[in-house]
Order: sequence, then structure tokens, then C-alpha cells
Amino acid sequence: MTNRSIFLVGPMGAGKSTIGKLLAAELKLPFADSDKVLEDRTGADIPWIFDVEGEAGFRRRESEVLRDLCTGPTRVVATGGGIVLSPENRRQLRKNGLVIYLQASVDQLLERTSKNANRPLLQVADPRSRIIELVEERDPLYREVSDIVVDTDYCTPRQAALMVAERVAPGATGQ
Ligand SMILES: Nc1ncnc2c1ncn2[C@@H]1O[C@H](COP(=O)(O)OP(=O)(O)OP(=O)(O)O)[C@@H](O)[C@H]1O
Ligand SMILES: O=C(O)C1=C[C@@H](O)[C@@H](O)[C@H](O)C1
Ligand SMILES: [Mg+2]
Repeated sequence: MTNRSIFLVGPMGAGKSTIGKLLAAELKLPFADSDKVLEDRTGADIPWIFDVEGEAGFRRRESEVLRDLCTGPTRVVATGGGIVLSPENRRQLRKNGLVIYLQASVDQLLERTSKNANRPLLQVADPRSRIIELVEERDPLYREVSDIVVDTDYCTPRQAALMVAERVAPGATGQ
């Protein structure tokens, strides 16, 4: 069993929040979602924070949340898709945990993010082009911080969670 926290990174729609919850249950570890912690602390949702404080305000809050989630108990943390943009965040991730990069194709990311409007960076006329831009910019950063890369295109969230669990704690899953 791992004694380091597990951080899930990757683009919007990769499944960090969905798979993270299942992975935490599988490994019997507590779960935290940095976006959710940030919203609870602020008392406002992400679109509101982007509207009022801009992306810069959101990023400041996100870095504070990450610093806090790097201390305390070993846990599974689903991060926000842009967490890797800050060099200091990347340093914190590498130093404090095992980092898993959840990958998916542009088609899958588009489909999975099209169901709701709670991602301000995708509220544009052409979300496909925006996803392509974001992936091009961030893929090298996700790779820079990650210990393990997992492709989530051809599996259900449960299968992906079991795959990650097997990589981080071989033999520990009940599958
Ligand atoms: N492997 C998968 N197969 C099919 N659907 C998936 C898979 N993983 C996640 N989904 C679905 O995609 C949607 C987005 O997933 P989720 O919110 O977990 O992404 P995320 O990586 O946390 O995104 P964000 O960075 O915006 O928080 C959800 O509706 C989820 O059920
Ligand atoms: O990819 C991003 O920059 C974001 C992803 C989400 O998880 C949220 O953190 C927010 O919508 C920004
Ligand atoms: Mg999420």
C-alpha cells in the first residue's frame, strides 16, 4: 500500500473527480477534490469566482488549496485541470505525492465536458479548438509532474480506478 498521497492530474473531462472517488474507496483512503475544497472555502462556485476575481484570482485560491492538501493525511486528491500551470504547484505535486496523469482524446474530452456549463474556460463558441489548445499547452506539464500515465479513453471510470489502484498498490484491489 502507498504511504504517499495520490494526485490525479489531467485535462477537464479526463475523469479526475469521478475516478478519484472510486480510487479512494478502492484504496480505503480519504478523498479530496481541489475544485470542491476551493468552492466550499470560498462559498461560491467556480464560474462565479472566474467572473468576479478572474482566472488569476481562481489560480491564487487553487494554489492555497493545493498547499493545504499537500499536508495532513495520506489521501487521493483530484486536482483542477489547470493546477500544473504554476511552477510552484508542480513542485508541490512532485514533492508530496505520487502523481497520476489521466489522459483522454480530444473527442472524449469534448463529449465528457459538454454535459454542463460549469467550466468557464470552455464557455466559448468553439470548445473543441479550446480543448486542443489547452491540451497542447498543458500536456508537457502533466508529463513533467507525473509518475504514471493512464489512458482513460477505452474504459469506464471503475475500470480506470482499478487500473490505477493496481499500479500504485499491486495486489491491494478487491477485483
Ligand atoms: N472513463 C470514463 N468513461 C466515460 N465517462 C467518463 C469517464 N471518466 C469520466 N467520465 C465522465 O466525464 C464527465 C467529466 O468527468 P470528471 O468531472 O470526473 O472530469 P475531471 O477530470 O474531474 O474534470 P475537471 O478538470 O473539469 O474537474 C463526468 O460526467 C464523468 O462521469
Ligand atoms: O482546466 C482548467 O483550467 C480548469 C479545470 C477545472 O477543474 C477547474 O479547476 C476550472 O474550471 C479550471
Ligand atoms: Mg474534477
